[in-house]
Amino acid sequence: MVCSKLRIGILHARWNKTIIDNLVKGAVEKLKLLNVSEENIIIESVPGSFELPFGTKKFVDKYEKLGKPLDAVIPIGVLIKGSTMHFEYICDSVTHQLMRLNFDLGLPVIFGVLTCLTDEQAEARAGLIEGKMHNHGEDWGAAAVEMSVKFE
Ligand SMILES: O=Nc1c(NC[C@H](O)[C@H](O)[C@H](O)CO)[nH]c(=O)[nH]c1=O
Repeated sequence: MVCSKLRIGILHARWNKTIIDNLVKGAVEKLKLLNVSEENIIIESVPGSFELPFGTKKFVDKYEKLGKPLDAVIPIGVLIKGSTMHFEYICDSVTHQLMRLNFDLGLPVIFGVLTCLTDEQAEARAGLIEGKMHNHGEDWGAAAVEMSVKFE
């Protein structure tokens, strides 16, 4: 399939907005660089990362019903460790459920969740710290395109 015909969904959580916004920006820019049309990049949001698995299923089903099926979806979230075990439980459950959705939905569900111990780790992985790491959103955009067309 030609990349310009691909329809890619991005579903992002709204916690840690500054970091999220840069990750989404990185994913969108990479998708456009790979010739995905801007009108075929569909962006919606959910409250937090815990809502990403169920939100992803509802998101995919919605566009299926609209007759505009997605070719891949990139759930994006930023989880940062606090002083309780809340972080560990959400990271573990969200990761497993997003992995499962690849098989349940039969389309690429890219793992776009940062699970970081500090704000700085997350900022670096969103390309927000000069000279430190790169914007991981770009990697997720590239993975979404590759997995959409691979094995066709
Ligand atoms: O607590 N920290 C975080 C968080 N908590 C909210 C959770 O995902 C969910 O939205 C609520 O529990 C309501 O279900 N959500 C994040 O995306 N990142 C965090 O770092």
